[in-house]
Parts: sequence; C-alpha cells; structure tokens
Amino acid sequence: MLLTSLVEKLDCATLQGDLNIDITDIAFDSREVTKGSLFVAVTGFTQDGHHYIQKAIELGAVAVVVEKDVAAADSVTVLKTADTRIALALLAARFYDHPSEKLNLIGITGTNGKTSTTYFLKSILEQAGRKTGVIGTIGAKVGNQSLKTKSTTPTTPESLHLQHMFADMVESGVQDCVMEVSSHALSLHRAAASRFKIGVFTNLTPDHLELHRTMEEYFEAKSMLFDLTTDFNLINLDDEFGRKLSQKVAGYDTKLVTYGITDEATIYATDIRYGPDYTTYTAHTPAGHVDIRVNLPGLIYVYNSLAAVACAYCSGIDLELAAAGIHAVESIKGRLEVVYQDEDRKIIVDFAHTEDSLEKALSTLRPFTKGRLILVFGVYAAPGQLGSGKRESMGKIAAQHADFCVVTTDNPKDQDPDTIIAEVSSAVRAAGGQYTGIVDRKEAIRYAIDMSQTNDVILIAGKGHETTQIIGKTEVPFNEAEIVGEIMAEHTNSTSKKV
Ligand SMILES: CC(=O)N[C@H]1[C@@H](OP(=O)(O)OP(=O)(O)OC[C@H]2O[C@@H](n3ccc(=O)[nH]c3=O)[C@H](O)[C@@H]2O)O[C@H](CO)[C@@H](O)[C@@H]1O[C@H](C)C(=O)N[C@@H](C)C(=O)N[C@H](CCC(=O)O)C(=O)O
Ligand SMILES: Nc1ncnc2c1ncn2[C@@H]1O[C@H](COP(=O)(O)OP(=O)(O)OP(=O)(O)O)[C@@H](O)[C@H]1O
Repeated sequence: MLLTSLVEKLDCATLQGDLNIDITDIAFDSREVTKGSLFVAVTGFTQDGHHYIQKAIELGAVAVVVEKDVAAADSVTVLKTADTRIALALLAARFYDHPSEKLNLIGITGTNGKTSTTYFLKSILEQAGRKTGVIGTIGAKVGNQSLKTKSTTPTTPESLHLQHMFADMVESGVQDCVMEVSSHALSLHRAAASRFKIGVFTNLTPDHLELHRTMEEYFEAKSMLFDLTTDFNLINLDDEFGRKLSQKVAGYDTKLVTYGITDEATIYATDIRYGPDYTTYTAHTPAGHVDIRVNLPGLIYVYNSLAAVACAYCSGIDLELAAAGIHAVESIKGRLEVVYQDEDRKIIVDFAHTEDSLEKALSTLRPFTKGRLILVFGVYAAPGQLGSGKRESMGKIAAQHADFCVVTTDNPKDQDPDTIIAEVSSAVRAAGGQYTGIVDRKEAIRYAIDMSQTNDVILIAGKGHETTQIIGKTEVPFNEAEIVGEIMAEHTNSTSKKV
C-alpha cells in the first residue's frame, strides 16, 4: 500500500522524505521489522521504541512514525504525530482494510466476568449456526481452532495484531467476533479504530490500580469502549459503576440496553434457583422470556449468562437457541472447576483474584458446604500503598468467608513472597480468621488437603486456568488440576499401603 494512502486520515506532519513509497508491512517492534516496513515508535513503560529506529532501518524499514523529535537517516520518510499508540491503531485498521466493520464485533469489558460471558456467548452463536471468533484471556480462536499468537499476547492484543486477527477472521468467513476488552487495552488505545456493534459492561470493582491509580480513572478507561460502539451499549444495571455508565451513555446514538436481576433493567432474571453445580432462572427480554439452566453455581453466573442472553437478543438470535447455547457450556476452565471429588471432600479451582470475586466465590460455595470451607490463596499486587491495600482487603474477605486460610504465593514476580504473605496473614489475623502461611503453593495445597476432613470443601483461588506461576522473572509450570491429581494419587497410595 502507498504510504500516502495509508496515512490519509492520520493527523501527522511529514518531517522528511517521500510519501509516494510502497509499504509492505507495519511493525511497532524493531525485532519484527521486515524489508519495506513502516516502523511505529512507541514510548513504553520500560523501553522507548524511538531508541530502536536505527535498528528498524537496518532491518529494512522505509518509513517511521514518531511522537518525539529524533534524528533518522535521510533515506527514510519520517512522520510525526501526537500519540503513536493511536497512530498505530489507525494505521493498522487502514492497512487491513477496516476488518472490524465487516464483523458483528461484540466487546466485553468489566473487572470480572468477561471470559465467562465470552464462553456463553460463543456457545450461543454456535448454536445459531454462526461462525464465531473469540479473542481474550483464553487466547484467540475461530470455532475450536486456536489462532497462532505469542505466549505474551495480552487479553486484548496490541492494535496491530488485533486488526490482523480481525482480517484473518473475515477471510475465513467469521460472522461474529466476541472479544474481551481490558482496561489496559482501552487506556493504551489497542482497540482504537475498531468498530464494535455491541459493547458490554459487566461490573467494576478494585483491580489494576497500579495502572489506573483511582477507581475514577479505571472507570474512565472502561468507559472508552462505549465511544467505539455503533448499535447497542449493554450495561449491568445492578453494578454501581454500571448505573453511572448507563447515565453517561443515555444520550448517545447507540441504543442503551440494561440487564440485571430487577425488572428495572431491560433484560432481567427472575425465579433464580441455586444448586451445588448449577443455577436456573427465567430471562425476560422485550422479545419474550425463556428458562435458562447454567451448569455453574452462583449469582455471578446468572449475571454472566444473562449478559450473553442480552447480546443474543441484540444480535437477533432466537431466545430458545440462547438457552440451548448456555446449557451446552458444561464447565469453564478454572471457573469454580471441580478438580477432585470423593465421598469425603471436594476440591475446586477458581480464578478469583480480586476481593469482589473472592467474596463471591466463597459465598457461592458456603451454602453447599457441610463441613469447613478451606481456602488456599495468594495475592499479587504492586508494591507500596496500592498493593498493600489489595493484600489487606483480600485477607479480610478470606477471614470473613473461609473457615481456614492457607496463605501462599500467587505470581510474586519480583516481590518478596514472605513480605506479601506476612501482609495478607496480618489482615486475616486482624479480621479474626484462622490461617497458616506457606510460601510454596504446591505445599500449601498439600497442607489444605492433609488437614481436610469429611464434608470439607477446599477452594484454591487465584490461578484458575493458568498453568504457570511467575516467580522473579521466571515462569514456572504450575497446573493446579494436575497438582491436585498428583497429591491425591500419593494419598491413595499411602492409604492403600497402610491397609
Ligand atoms: C503494561 C503494558 O500494558 N505493557 C504493554 C506495553 O509495553 P511496554 O510499554 O512496557 O513496552 P516496552 O517494552 O517498554 O517497549 C516500548 C516499545 O519499544 C519497542 N521495542 C522494544 C525493544 C526492542 O528491542 N525493540 C523495540 O522496538 C516495543 O515493541 C514497544 O513498542 O506496550 C507493549 C506494546 O504495545 C505491550 O505489548 C505491553 O503489554 C504487555 C505484553 C502486558 O503484559 N500487558 C499487560 C499488563 C496487559 O495489557 N494486561 C491487560 C489486562 C488483562 C486483565 O484484565 O487482567 C491485557 O489486556 O492483557
Ligand atoms: N460477574 C462476576 N462478578 C464478580 N466476580 C466474577 C464474575 N464473573 C466471574 N467472577 C469471578 O472472577 C473470576 C474471573 O472470571 P472471568 O475470567 O470470567 O473474568 P474476567 O473479567 O475475564 O477476568 P480477567 O480480566 O482477570 O481475565 C472468576 O473465577 C470468578 O471468581
């Protein structure tokens, strides 16, 4: 594509060089530059792409987009713009011919529930016979086929990769794409230049405050999705920030549809009944009502599946198909997943890693726990005041809702595990909880299993579907379902030896 056509809509100044040159590819990482590329220099958190311009030119870049004044060889064209992350998104969308506009693109944002809602919605769309793409924490998929991505690809990929994925989906005949949109992605403009038919807001509770600093900033970041939607803004009316958002977008051209468990919402649930491993309810929409059975326990799965029903309604899908789609989801990896069960105990793995989700996971399990509720958990949070706040609040929730806590590591990264555990344990103690601290997460799980008795339920919270722990800069394999299996096999062997 000619550079002049690529930058047609970009607000930029030409500092040097010719615009009538052919651009064969775009890169924001010098290591990925190929001959004929346009290199976009991004100012990062740890590095500065402007320092890699020379490297990019050596690898074949013929043009560079910058946001700072830099010296570059006369042989390349240099364009300057105010924000290169925004420029990257606009250029990528143009390069791939605006693929998001050719999809029924549904973006889901919120602190919790994005992945689960995505699972339900994908299943509904497939029941309706539509070829569906998914982009999120579980990777990028078309049907059951995973798209190739780097292991470091975030929940919401960088704009260049995102537009490439959309283009591949369009080419392979995908009609609907369901995508998790993180607040990081919105703040860093990864989704800018994407057009969403539907935007969904699940909820907002404290998380990621190392990036957003205050809840207000976090809310503003999440709200950015609703400036990118064209047809429907679908918002959880029972969430405090959902209400605030619905007031904010009420005057927008995009239609506001709310969901919740009171008939104040456009789409709402009644007759909710909970079982140990399922939930049933009736979903009411302006197109009629339908009985829903979700194969997961708890109110949060009423909300997540109701959000999916609401998307189905907005996409013109028959409500019976929506119900069938939700019923077809047998389980979700790492979401209240029962990884072991015998007549004595039940062991559950869940991705709860915020105070709100931990409280909800424990309260969901409590009514179906005849013995004790034993919690194994860790807290990863930024150093300093913000991090300490998260450790304190999660420790308090744990003490209030679990009968015994085994405090361990989550992803300690470069922070001292003993300090993290001491901070969490002190919050558990202050709230009157029973606990022990064990740094090694596998040993912590073993401790919980060893202390468990008939009718106890063990909840291992924080890692969910993840299969590694990040300790220092190293990713160590850590598959909780397998680890529980190993420990239980050792138990069975030692019991049978005694017999
Ligand atoms: C904190 C954060 O979001 N970081 C993102 C940010 O990285 P950064 O600013 O640190 O980049 P950097 O390493 O400083 O490099 C700056 C620039 O120099 C370039 N560079 C660097 C080295 C080199 O040799 N050559 C070169 O050109 C880099 O490609 C980059 O463009 O910009 C990068 C490029 O745009 C992103 O890939 C990277 O996301 C990383 C992978 C990440 O882990 N992000 C997480 C925190 C994230 O986004 N999480 C959300 C939240 C999920 C949730 O809800 O839990 C997500 O969507 O996954
Ligand atoms: N609607 C909800 N409200 C509160 N907590 C929830 C809700 N849905 C799920 N959770 C909790 O949050 C955890 C993560 O759920 P899910 O993966 O669906 O959210 P997510 O938004 O994709 O999270 P992340 O951005 O961290 O990947 C679950 O394991 C569960 O404990």
